[in-house]
Amino acid sequence: MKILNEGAYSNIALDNALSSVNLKDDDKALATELVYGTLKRLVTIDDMIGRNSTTPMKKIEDRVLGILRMSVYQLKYLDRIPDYAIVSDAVELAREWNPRVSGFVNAVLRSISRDDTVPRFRSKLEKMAYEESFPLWMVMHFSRNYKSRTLEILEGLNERPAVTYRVNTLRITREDALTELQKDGFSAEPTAVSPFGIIISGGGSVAANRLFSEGFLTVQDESSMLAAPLLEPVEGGTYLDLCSAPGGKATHIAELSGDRARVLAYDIYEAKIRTIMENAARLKLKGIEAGLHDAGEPMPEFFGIGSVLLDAPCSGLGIIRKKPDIKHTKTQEELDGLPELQRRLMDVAKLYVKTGGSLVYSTCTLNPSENEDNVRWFLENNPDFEAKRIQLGDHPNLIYSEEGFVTVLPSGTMDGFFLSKLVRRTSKS
Ligand SMILES: C[S@@+](CC[C@H](N)C(=O)[O-])C[C@H]1O[C@@H](n2cnc3c(N)ncnc32)[C@H](O)[C@@H]1O
Repeated sequence: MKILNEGAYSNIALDNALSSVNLKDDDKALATELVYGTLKRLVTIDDMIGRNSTTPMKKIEDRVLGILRMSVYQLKYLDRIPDYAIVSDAVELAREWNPRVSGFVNAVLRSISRDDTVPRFRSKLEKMAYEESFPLWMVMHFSRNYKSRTLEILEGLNERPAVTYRVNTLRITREDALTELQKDGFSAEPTAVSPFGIIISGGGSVAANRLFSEGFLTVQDESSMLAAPLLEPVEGGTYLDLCSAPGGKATHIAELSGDRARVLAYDIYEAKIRTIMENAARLKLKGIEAGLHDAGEPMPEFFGIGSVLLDAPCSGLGIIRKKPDIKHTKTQEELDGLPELQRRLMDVAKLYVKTGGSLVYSTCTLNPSENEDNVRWFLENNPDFEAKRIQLGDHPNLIYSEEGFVTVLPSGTMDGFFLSKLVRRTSKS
């Protein structure tokens, strides 16, 4: 309820709720599955409730609706608990809340458990929205912009994300990290596109493993591991990461420079600065200077000083696998408002780039207005910058634009992501 009605972030609301009760690990895992699964399939679930309830959805009390939604998720998408037990638990929960609604909950859930009908669809996109459980406007957005790859995107965003770690190559090679993890009983394999990633698919808690606690590994999505190498960090260089919390890419820049570069890592939220410092400390990196700063405000003392990563605030449509609430909290209007902010940040970011230096612009969204259109606008208005072709090899998730920008489609180990590299020309180029 907090996530859908009060705009709380799913991961934070769930962590808070789970830490306030005493549950066994298995029960915590089930609670997590129920919350994320229900958020992921909510469009379809609500359609089913709407068709099987005599009370209009808008008139169902929030708490009762919450019980119905989670129960329908279990009835239609999980097979570990028999239907009668799901219905009886829901009725009991509803009765504890308000005895007068238990009959209603019973009737709706029994009707849904018997109901295998699907609604009539007026278009292919409506069918996709129902089957993949996305708001119709979002399916139309993907279809308009990514054409024949729409279904692949929707399916990718519904996948359970793999758990990936970046190897701190200052401390250990990927091969040695893999060998050690396998020795410790983990199922671990290398990521396909990034040369720094490891996928761990089983074997217990990595957080409790020496490799993690001693700073050999960082939790990071494989797509995010592709940004820092584009800056080609070197010893003695200066790099600004303007939107850097929690520091995933800033720490990568430091590692790639052999921790011999100056990495200025800023964010607009005070509390997040601490997270950057904690991550840098765990990885034993000394070159990171984290600070509070609004990327929209120029810092003249750093003009022309080095290279810049602008991992911009964005609509986040690429990370729906990890934050399914984005399906329900974002609106087309919100997407439309973001390019203005992102362009303002790009206009400031360019000021720090030295001749021959780079501006890497990235987002974790699938929206050309926040991605390619922004970068094309920037190039048109800044003839002293040129696009540098990004080459990450062939992989079905990667789409290269004519200019060499990269869109990563979501699936498996990769969030939906966008990467571009802009270089400030030298006078000869
Ligand atoms: C996509 S996240 C960055 C992730 C980070 N680069 C990493 O790899 O760990 C975007 C960040 O931008 C920050 N942010 C949003 N608006 C900002 C602004 N005007 N100035 C600086 N940071 C901002 C947010 O707090 C958020 O931490």
